[in-house]
Amino acid sequence: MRDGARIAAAIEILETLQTQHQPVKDAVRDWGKAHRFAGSGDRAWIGGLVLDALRHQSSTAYAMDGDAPRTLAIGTVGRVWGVEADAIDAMFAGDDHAPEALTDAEREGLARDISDAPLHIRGDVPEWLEESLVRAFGEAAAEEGRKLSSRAPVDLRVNEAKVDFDRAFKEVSSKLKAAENSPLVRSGIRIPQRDPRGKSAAAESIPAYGKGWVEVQDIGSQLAALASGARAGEQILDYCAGAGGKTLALSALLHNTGQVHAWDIDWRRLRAIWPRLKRADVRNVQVHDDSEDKALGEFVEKMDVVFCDAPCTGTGTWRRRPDAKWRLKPAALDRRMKEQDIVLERAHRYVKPGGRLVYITCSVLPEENGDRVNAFLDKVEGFKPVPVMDALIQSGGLGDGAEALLESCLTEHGALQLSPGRTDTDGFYICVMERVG
Ligand SMILES: C[S@@+](CC[C@H](N)C(=O)[O-])C[C@H]1O[C@@H](n2cnc3c(N)ncnc32)[C@H](O)[C@@H]1O
Repeated sequence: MRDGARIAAAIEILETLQTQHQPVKDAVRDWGKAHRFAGSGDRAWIGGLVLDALRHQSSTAYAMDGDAPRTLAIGTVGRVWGVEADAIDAMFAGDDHAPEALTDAEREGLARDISDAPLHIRGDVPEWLEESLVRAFGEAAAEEGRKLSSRAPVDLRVNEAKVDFDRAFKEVSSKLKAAENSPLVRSGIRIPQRDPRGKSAAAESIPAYGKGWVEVQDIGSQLAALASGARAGEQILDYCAGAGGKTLALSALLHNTGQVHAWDIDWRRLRAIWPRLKRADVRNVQVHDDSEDKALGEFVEKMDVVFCDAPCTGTGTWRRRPDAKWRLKPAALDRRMKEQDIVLERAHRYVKPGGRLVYITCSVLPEENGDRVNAFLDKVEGFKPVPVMDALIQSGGLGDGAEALLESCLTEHGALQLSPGRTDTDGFYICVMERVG
């Protein structure tokens, strides 16, 4: 396909998304199925444009004075991808499948300066969340919004229970040439964000992944596991285990000693954990797919670590799920906050005296983070926040550049708020509390 026809395809998919409220990945996949002539390179290009158009929807619509699918697609190619207006018209010329030539209004929109636009427009964030982002990031709020609107890299965690880092890195970089060491965690490999107009293999297709040497896991998520301070021989409860991403990381920290107990209120989510445990060759995880009292009753005050990767709005992962950014509504934030309170109120009971309660979200909203920790500390006695940095340093798993980078993430109670702007990771919040009573 020529580029003009690819832009026309992206416009078609954006039209579908505006009328059918479908997840963006499904809409791109369905378009591909209905247009078999499009190759994998075409689909990556088209899907990349659709995702970038959603990431920058608000600023593009403001500059272009409209949010019609054509306006958004053209605005993204010009303003985000940096293609000049004449070059866009050249893509359209002489191709029956391409959109019509640019109008004068579109050319003006492509050149418009929006540096004096309101913060939520410049930062491409929902207007109702502007205040929360300012609370979280102060003067850097618009910049963090822009970073949350950029493409995300792919991060890998080397499964050091199975292979040493250097061997895994050599094999990964032989297939994914751009692979680099993470400055934040020793076991992390980064594949920098890729331009959808270029070609590159998916991390899941390389042999090292099939052999269980590496897992796809954001560096922020790897830091959260390290912050648990998990040590060989310990008993850990992963209370919101979901599909088991953090369970695997915690298990690797124990080097197949001790025990990670994986539980989730929604046992269907736990199903995805089984093939992952097998691939990673993990022998110290017990999956508990029963009601809480039956599954966890015997663990009250017995756990060295209770890890709560709480349900959240996922605002910290907007780079990967730009459609979720615009779908999020205040009622959903309220629901998540209530769930977070419930998780902390129930999960803390399993921590043994001297043990640690770790509270994690992949959100950048203070309402889901420090506010929930404060609500918990006000209600439940016997827990004292401890500096996350101490646990991370003691873990021995930090990369050479980590301490300097993480300094900017420090927030109330020695917790950390990571973000694309601060650490070039997803926006994880990590708080550790010790049971002192
Ligand atoms: C952020 S996800 C967990 C992701 C997972 N830890 C991973 O790394 O793949 C949050 C999980 O919390 C679970 N959850 C929601 N409410 C809960 C509750 N009251 N108790 C326990 N788990 C809960 C959800 O079912 C969901 O799987």
